[in-house]
Amino acid sequence: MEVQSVQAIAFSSLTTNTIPAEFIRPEKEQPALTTFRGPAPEIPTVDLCDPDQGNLVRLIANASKEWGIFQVVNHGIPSDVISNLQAVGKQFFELPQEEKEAYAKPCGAQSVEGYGNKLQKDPDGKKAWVDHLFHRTWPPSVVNYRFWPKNPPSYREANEVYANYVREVADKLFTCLSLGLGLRGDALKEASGGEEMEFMMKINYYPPCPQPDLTLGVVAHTDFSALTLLVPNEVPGLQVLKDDRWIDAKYIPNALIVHIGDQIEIMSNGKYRSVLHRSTVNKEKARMSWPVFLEPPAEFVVGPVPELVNEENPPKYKPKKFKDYAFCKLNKLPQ
Ligand SMILES: O=C(O)CCC(=O)C(=O)O
Ligand SMILES: [Fe+2]
Repeated sequence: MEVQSVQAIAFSSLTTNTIPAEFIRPEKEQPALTTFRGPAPEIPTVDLCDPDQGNLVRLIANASKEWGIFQVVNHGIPSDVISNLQAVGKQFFELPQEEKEAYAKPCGAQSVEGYGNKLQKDPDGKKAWVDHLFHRTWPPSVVNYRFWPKNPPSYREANEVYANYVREVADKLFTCLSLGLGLRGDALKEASGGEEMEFMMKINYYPPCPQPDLTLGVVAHTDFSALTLLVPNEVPGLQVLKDDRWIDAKYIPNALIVHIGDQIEIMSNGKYRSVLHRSTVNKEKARMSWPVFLEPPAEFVVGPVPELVNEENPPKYKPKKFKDYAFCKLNKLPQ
């Protein structure tokens, strides 16, 4: 299926040095007008090899309560595993358009998986400066290789190796997040679907943009996953809303960026907060990022963990199947 790509639009905008009007965000969203430039606190960084487990749990819990995001160093994923993942993703986006289109989201189907963007979907007619590729990477029963690029040939191996490491890091993070709420170590993983939890890989490709001050890559949102683990390339662009200010995430080579998603906010009955974030784009360089959304299976019911609910802490969220939550969010319906 033919995909109108932002990458192709970006290429033609090089001749005019301007972007099409649909990409110009309203002033209240434009990065040049809304990015906080004063001294700002930095997104917390945690060392996953901290020998003091209690300290690690506290740091992760505090970051998840106050920020909803943190960066992780010493996570155990070798740097060549990350650079391989990045190299094969970059090579895919550099293929000719027709080759990428072999992986386009099937027409009509409500498929998240595949190559595409949101150009047709935005109800306000505004467009975002980013293309993407989605495919599940775990568990094997939900993997559909039809959406995994065959070119470059090492794409599959690089992604499988990365997915295996993500499983280990995710387990550690879920344990720390559970302990940080005074729960059993496996509580939040089990409340997210346990071994059935699905890993949805997304590659964001933000082409160079002649007017980066006026547009956005991914517009402000919270992730509807349980947890998101993201690696960016070296081009900065991620911003988070903290105390009503949009602040830049610092690029730390090889760090993983962890977002608390909506499902953990719900399970924790609001103790951990899913974070509002967005991404800006760059004038000269393509920015890329590789978030993996850790999601409950579609039919799995997510609600506040019973141990966290009592008379003083009544439930703030209704239990809901993950697919119904996602449907309401995508269609902007009340939860
Ligand atoms: O590119 C980034 O850093 C953020 C991407 C993002 O938030 C998303 O795809 O959900
Ligand atoms: Fe996101």
